[in-house]
Amino acid sequence: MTAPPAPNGPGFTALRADIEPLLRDFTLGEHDGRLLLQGRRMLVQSARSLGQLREELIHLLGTELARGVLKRYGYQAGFQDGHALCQCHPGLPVEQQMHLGTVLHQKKGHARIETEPEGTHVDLARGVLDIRSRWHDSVEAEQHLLLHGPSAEPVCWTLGGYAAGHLSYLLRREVVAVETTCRAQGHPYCRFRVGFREEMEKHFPGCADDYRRLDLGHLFHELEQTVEAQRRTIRELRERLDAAPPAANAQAFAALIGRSPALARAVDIARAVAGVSSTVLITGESGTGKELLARGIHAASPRAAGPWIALNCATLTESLQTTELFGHAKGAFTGASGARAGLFEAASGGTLFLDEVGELSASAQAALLRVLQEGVVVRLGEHRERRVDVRIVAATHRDLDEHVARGQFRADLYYRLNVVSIRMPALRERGNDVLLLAQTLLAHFGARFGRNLQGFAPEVLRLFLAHPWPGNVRELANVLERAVLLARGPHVELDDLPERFAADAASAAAAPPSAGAGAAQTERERIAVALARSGGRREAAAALLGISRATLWRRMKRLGLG
Ligand SMILES: Nc1ncnc2c1ncn2[C@@H]1O[C@H](COP(=O)(O)OP(=O)(O)OP(=O)(O)O)[C@@H](O)[C@H]1O
Repeated sequence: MTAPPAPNGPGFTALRADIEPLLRDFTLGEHDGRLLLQGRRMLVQSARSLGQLREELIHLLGTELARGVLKRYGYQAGFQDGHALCQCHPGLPVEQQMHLGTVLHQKKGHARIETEPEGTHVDLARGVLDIRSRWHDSVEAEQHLLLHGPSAEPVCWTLGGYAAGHLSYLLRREVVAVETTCRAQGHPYCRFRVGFREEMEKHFPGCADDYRRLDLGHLFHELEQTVEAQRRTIRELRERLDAAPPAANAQAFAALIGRSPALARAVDIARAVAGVSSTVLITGESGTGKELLARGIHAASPRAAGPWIALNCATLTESLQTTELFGHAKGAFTGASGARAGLFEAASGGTLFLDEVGELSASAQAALLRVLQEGVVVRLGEHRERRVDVRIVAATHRDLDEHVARGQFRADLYYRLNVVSIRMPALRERGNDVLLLAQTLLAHFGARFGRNLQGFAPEVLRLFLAHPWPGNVRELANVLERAVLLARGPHVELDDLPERFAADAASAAAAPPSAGAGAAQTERERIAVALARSGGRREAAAALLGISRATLWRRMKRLGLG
C-alpha cells in the first residue's frame, strides 16, 4: 500500500525518482536459493495459491472470520517488510520509507498503486494522515472474481492489511486501511482510504475490529450450529423414509415407468427427500430419467406450486452460464442494454434443476457455492446482494469424484451439492422395466401417430431384454418412435428395428447354446414376454404360461426378474 507523495503535506518531501534502486537488498541467494531482504527470508508464491487459501478459509470459517484472518496475515506481512526496509535504509526520511513500502508492495505483485492527490493530506508533524489511493489490478480482487464471482463487499483484505501493517510499523501508531470500493464489486479499480485508527473510526465505525484476534468461542458455536442443523436434516429424512408416502406425493413420480427394485429404491429416496429442502445430486448415465426424477422431487415438495426451472449447463458458454444463472446489470457487458434477473431469481420459491452440473465454469461454481452457503446472488456488474429461496437439484452423468480429484470441480461445492445423492440405475439394470417401458412408449407413439399397434413380436422382446441400451430410456424411446412409424402389421417386428438389432439377432442365433445358462435365459425370456403381453400383471402372465401365480413369483425371484 502505503503512502506515495502527498503534494500538500508540509512534512511530505518530494520523492526521488531513483528510489527503486533502494530495493537492491532484495536479492536472491546464489547458493541456497533463499530470497532475502535485509537478512529476512521472503517468499514468492503464485496468485492462485493465495486465491485457493482465501477460498478454503471462507468455506471453513465463513466470510467474516476469513476476512479477519487474512487482514491480520496482510498486516504481519506489511509490518515485517516495514521493519526490514527500515533496517536496509536507516537514514531514509519516513515519507520516503512510506513510498518504499508502496514500491515493494507493488513489486511483490499485489497491485499498482496510485495516490489521489485530491483528498490526500499528510502532515505527520501535526498528526495528520489521510491518504486516498487507487489500486489497479489488485491480485486479491482478481482471485476473488475467479473463484467466487462478483462480490457485494470489498475483498482486498490482505492488501489493506499490508498497508495498515507497514504504516503502523513506520509511524509507531495504529493505522487502519479501509477499502471503499473494490474491483470485485465491478469497479474499474479499488480505492483505499488510510489513516490513524482514532480518526478512521469516526468515518468507518468498527474498521479496526478485524485486527482483533480470532474469537474461537464464536467459531465453535457456529460449528455446533452447523452440525446440529445437519443432524436435524438426517433425522427428518429418516422419519420420512420410515413413513408411508403422503397422498400429495403419490402421483409426483407417476411419470417414471418401472417396477424394478433398482428404480423403486431411487424413487423412495427422492420421495423422502422431497419434503425437506436439501440439495440433491442425481447421478446416472445419460437418458436414465434423471430430469424426470428431479421433476418428481419438485412436484412432491412443498414448492410444487412455485416455479420449476431447468438448465442444461453443458449448452452454455462460460460467460453465458454466469449471466443466465445470476443475471446482470444494465451495461455490465457489451450488448447488455437492460438489466436482467438470472434463473436463480426466477426460480425463487421453487426448484432450479441444474443438469450436467459438472460442466459449470470455475466462476459459475464459485457463485453457485455462494448461493448454497449464503442464499444470495449478485448480478454481474452490480454490488447489491439479492436473497433467493431456491431448492437446487443437480444432475450429472459424469464421475464428479474424479472431476474433483483432477481439480476440475470444486470439492467444497461437490460436498454442498451432494447432501443427498440418488443414483439412477441404467436401463440394463432394471430387468423387466424395459418391457413395461416398451409397452407404454408403444401406446404413446401409437396415439401420437394414429397407429393402433397391438404389441411386439416375441423375438423383438427377447432382443429388448438382451440389448445393453447404452442410451437408456431415451434410446428405447427413439427405437419405438421409429418402429411405430415403420411397422406395417399389428405388431412391431424385427424389421422395424434399427439395423444394429438385426446384427444382435444374428449373433444370438449363431451363439452356441450353453446348457444351464441357456435354459435360464429361455425361461427368463418366456416369463418376460408373458409379463409384457399381460401389461405386467402377474396373474395374467402366469395364466399365459400355464403356471400358478406363486410358481411364477418363485421363478421370477430365482431368475432375478424382481
Ligand atoms: N422411467 C421412465 N419412465 C418413462 N419415461 C422415462 C423414464 N426414464 C426416462 N424416461 C424418458 O426418457 C427420456 C430421457 O429422460 P431424462 O431426460 O429424464 O434423462 P436424463 O438422465 O436426465 O438424461 P441426460 O443425462 O441426457 O440429461 C425422457 O423423454 C424421459 O421422459
